Amino acid sequence: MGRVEAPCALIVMGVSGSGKSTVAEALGERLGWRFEDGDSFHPASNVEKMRAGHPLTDEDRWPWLNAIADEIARVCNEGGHIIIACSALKHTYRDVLLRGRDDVRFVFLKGTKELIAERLAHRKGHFMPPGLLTSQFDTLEPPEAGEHVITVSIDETVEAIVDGVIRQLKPSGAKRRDLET
Ligand SMILES: Nc1ncnc2c1ncn2[C@@H]1O[C@H](COP(=O)(O)OP(=O)(O)OP(=O)(O)O)[C@@H](O)[C@H]1O
Ligand SMILES: O=C(O)[C@H](O)[C@@H](O)[C@H](O)[C@H](O)CO
Repeated sequence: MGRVEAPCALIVMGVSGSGKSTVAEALGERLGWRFEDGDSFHPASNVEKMRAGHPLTDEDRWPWLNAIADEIARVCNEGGHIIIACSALKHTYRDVLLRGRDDVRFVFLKGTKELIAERLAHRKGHFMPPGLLTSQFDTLEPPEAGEHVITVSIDETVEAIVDGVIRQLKPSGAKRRDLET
């Protein structure tokens, strides 16, 4: 495969409950990159809709995805780094997030519905109802290799997942600016 720019932004993606916020925060600490939760870019109406148990539509998601893309572009254009948790469920959503950049990479948290449902059943104090998990899986279009994605299984400890991402981000011994994909 070709080479791409070393990333200035990582988007940790996957369905609700796959561990995006948890893994992205831990990855941010390890890399020394600022972490942002994509949920904080939702308009209040989107959060209320999800809280009420209704899945978002494409129309609900475009402004949210564009707000996240604005933030990524701002940080990267200033020479900074950011790691952001965002479900990014469809190919078209990922296109909106990327805006054609080759210095942004996705990290896909892959797991079964059973494992994620189990984790959501124990999660406290979050607006997203576990009942929306089926619609999240129905909407998910898993990323393909050509999308410059690092895929990791969530059936591991957070530390092991972070180790796996870092290994794939920086092939051993690589000190160059460009990274193989
Ligand atoms: N690797 C892991 N092992 C065990 N538990 C985990 C792991 N990753 C996340 N969890 C737990 O699973 C639950 C879901 O994780 P988290 O809230 O980070 O998911 P999320 O993808 O950000 O969800 P949402 O999109 O709904 O905000 C949390 O209770 C978290 O502590
Ligand atoms: O695309 C979506 O359906 C939503 O954005 C959700 O994924 C939430 O943001 C998040 O997962 C809940 O915390």
